[in-house]
Amino acid sequence: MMNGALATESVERTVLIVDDNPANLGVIVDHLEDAGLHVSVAQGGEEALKRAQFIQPDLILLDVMMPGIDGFETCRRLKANEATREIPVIFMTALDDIHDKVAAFAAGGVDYVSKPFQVEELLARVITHLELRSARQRLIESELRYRRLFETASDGIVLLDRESGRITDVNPALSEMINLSPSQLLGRTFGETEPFSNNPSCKRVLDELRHRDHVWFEDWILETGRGTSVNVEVNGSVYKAATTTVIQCNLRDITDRKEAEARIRYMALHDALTGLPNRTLFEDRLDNAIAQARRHHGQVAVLMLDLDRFKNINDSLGHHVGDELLEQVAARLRACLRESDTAARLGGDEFAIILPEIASIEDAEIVAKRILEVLQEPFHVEQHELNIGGSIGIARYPDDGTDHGTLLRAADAAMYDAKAQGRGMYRFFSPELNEAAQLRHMLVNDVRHARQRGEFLLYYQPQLSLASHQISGVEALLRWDHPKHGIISPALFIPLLEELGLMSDVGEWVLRTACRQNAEWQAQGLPPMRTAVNLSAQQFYRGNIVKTVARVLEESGLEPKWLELELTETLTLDESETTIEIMNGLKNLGVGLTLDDFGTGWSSLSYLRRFPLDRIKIDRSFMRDVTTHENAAAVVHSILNLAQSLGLTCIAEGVETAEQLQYLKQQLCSEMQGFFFSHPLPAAEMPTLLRAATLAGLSSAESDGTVAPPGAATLAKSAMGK
Ligand SMILES: Nc1nc2c(ncn2[C@@H]2O[C@H](COP(=O)(O)O[C@H]3[C@@H](O)[C@H](n4cnc5c(=O)[nH]c(N)nc54)O[C@@H]3COP(=O)(O)O)[C@@H](O)[C@H]2O)c(=O)[nH]1
Repeated sequence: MMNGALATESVERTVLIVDDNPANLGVIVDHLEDAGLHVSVAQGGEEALKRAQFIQPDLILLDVMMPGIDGFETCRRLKANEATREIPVIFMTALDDIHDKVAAFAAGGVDYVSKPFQVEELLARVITHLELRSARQRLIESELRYRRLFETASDGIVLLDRESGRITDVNPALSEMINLSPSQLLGRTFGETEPFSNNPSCKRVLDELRHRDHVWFEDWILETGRGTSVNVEVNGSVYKAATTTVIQCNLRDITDRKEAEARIRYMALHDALTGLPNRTLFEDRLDNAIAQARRHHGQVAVLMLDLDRFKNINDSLGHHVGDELLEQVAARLRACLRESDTAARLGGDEFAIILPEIASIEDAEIVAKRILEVLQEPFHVEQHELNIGGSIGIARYPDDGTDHGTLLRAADAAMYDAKAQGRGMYRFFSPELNEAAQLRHMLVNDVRHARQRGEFLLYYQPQLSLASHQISGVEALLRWDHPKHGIISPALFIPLLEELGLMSDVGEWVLRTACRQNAEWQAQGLPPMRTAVNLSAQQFYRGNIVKTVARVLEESGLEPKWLELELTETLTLDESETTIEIMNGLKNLGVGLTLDDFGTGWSSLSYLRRFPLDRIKIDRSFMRDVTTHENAAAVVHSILNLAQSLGLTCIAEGVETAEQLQYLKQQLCSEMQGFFFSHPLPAAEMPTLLRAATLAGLSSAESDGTVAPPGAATLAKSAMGK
């Protein structure tokens, strides 16, 4: 160092020498430059002030005795000026008076050297003060850097003196977080300052930091002073400062993260559409309810609800309507239940309900009835008035199961039983239903592969003209020849195919097979007649049914006039342009359109005028009572009148007795279909019947007064002369 090297600096340092004596200047300049310093000179106080302001030296060597303003005054003015205040000044003085030395410090000097001076001493002092200045500058920079970090940190930071527990500093983020200015916080303890005083965790942090260096808490909730609160993650640490031990608490606002976590948790446990608990949460709540009931020897009821007609609405009006409908159903369910009950959506249109505190079986019955009642009320979605309904299965803990899986399966089996009984019913589980449930489960698995395995076949049921007494057509009816269970009714498996989304595919197979069969019978020389094919809602609305029908007709070579499509009334509940467009497309192909199951629907009759129909089929439920109940007879009469006024023909299905037939003839109904003439028959049996059966058989049955139906087999046999 004495040899002129600055120990810590590689940057060139500038020293301003102020002396009116050029000889002095020369000597000092040489030595300082030899020491690697950059030197600038001024020969008087005024000049020194200007140069110092301009060049900003790192140190000033200032002579005391100068003409004009002396060194003391020069120093005072340097210190008075903001731009030069921090520059260290070393006085060079020939004076050896103690008063002058004191005056030098009083004027703001950091040191002095006495003339004549030792070069080594001068250099040592210069370099020491240059290094001190560097160190001070580094300190200031460091302080600024850390202050800036403190001031701009997004975490709130509060510093406390560990000894007194008093707040010594807070950053703006903390002030902002709790809406208090630093002056409202500094000097106070946590206990004296809301919101810290309201939070027991704050005291815990301080207590723990008495014997640990670091603590972390995630669950602070701080009031913001604006009527809201924030979730805070706290990192507390302790460090020793020069004279005190400091506690630093960094407070991170994790409200958004907590909300996101809560949202994710909510989404994992709730159905996104309806906001109801999902299966996971439902099962958890059911487990709890069971545990509770076990402790108190109580009972729990589980209700499984499936909506009637929902799939048709979804298929015909679109998913947005279906979704809105499900939301409204969920709202009605909530309104029916107590706070302690749980309604959940398990998927599709399947809802489940826990009644955790039932006193008796009647309680469950009351709730089931209430739910069915509220579901009977029409729903309004967009411009549609929708009538659905529900089927409910009820299972009870402990009678029907002691775990959630068994209870759900039992309620499910009971629900299918309710469905099988008709719409809008509830049923309790009984052990016999287990078998049915197992069968259903097996059917669901098997029906997926039934078409590929060639297990589907068509039966045909004749339709007769009541005027000509001739077979006017046949209805193609799907059957499933199950390898183990034999022929299975479509009423059992078509809903499964619809649930699995397979009905369009199977329906197309039905259409193709029926058209080919009809063309083949005609090719065999049998009298031409219509084949009626049922179209499901899925088939009607998914894919392009018009194109499919056109392709099938072309492939089979069947003239369109021999194909009749039966649309169920539940399918055509929608009067939308799409429905009418599809119907017109089908009509333009030249095929006939029949409205099936007429009278069982609920929508307005106005669509009858708008839809391009040829025929309506009176539902068999009316035929059953037509000769015994006046109301049923009145309905059939009205339907026939309505059809006539609209120029539509009518076919009555489900004709089982001669009386029913007689009534239809009196009422001038055009056609009939029913067991009275023939059950549905396999395709192979049809040619014989078609050749032989006419209404001659029927006429004989009527004229001899017998009410026993001759049946297709009898007719066929008599026609064949057997
Ligand atoms: N989308 C499709 N639906 C189809 C298809 N094949 C049948 N179905 C529908 O399944 C339901 C049950 O049909 P099924 O068991 O075949 O019953 C039909 C007849 O057997 C029955 N019927 C006929 N005459 C009588 C009678 O005198 N009494 C009596 N109790 N039942 C009788 O009616 C059913 C025909 O009904 P419909 O179609 O309404 O004319 C049924 O809804 C079928 O529509 C298919 O390929 N696709």
